Amino acid sequence: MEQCAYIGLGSNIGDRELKLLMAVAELGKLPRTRVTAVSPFYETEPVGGVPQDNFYNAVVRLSTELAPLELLERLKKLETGVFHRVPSQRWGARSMDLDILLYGELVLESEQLTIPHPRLAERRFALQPLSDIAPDLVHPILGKRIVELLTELASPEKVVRI
Ligand SMILES: Nc1nc2c(c(=O)[nH]1)N=C(CO)CN2
Repeated sequence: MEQCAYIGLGSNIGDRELKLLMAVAELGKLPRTRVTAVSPFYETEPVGGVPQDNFYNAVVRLSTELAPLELLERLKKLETGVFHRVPSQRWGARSMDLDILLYGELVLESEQLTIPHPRLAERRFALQPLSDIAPDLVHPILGKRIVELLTELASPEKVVRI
């Protein structure tokens, strides 16, 4: 069955805009998967306390028949195979980060994967692009719309649409 999944994209190494564009193209090549929406791109201040360059962030909506763990494996393969991501510090710089933010209404907590993404509601760099393409989507645990979560967000981190 086709499910609607939202993927968070982030890069702060190299040509960040080109990398986001490439990531959208690669997501569109995944088997049994279509890209059905792409958010605007944002330049965002790094979150997490590690001094590093600003990120570019975006969110892509997929319609996919891949199961959550299959999708996760595919995203990891893209991170390492296409974007040469290397293991790095937690919160540190990365060539490309591809995170499953939401997968239908699914709530999942396993060793490999937690859905919804556990820090989604705290991250302006994810909520802002998500609310551009899915403002009325309801967070399956918090029971609030994405646009409400964004409005309630206290963190001052700067995100600038490019
Ligand atoms: N603005 C921003 N900050 C981050 C990001 C990111 O994608 N955007 N990703 C991180 C590693 O998960 C750590 N900090």
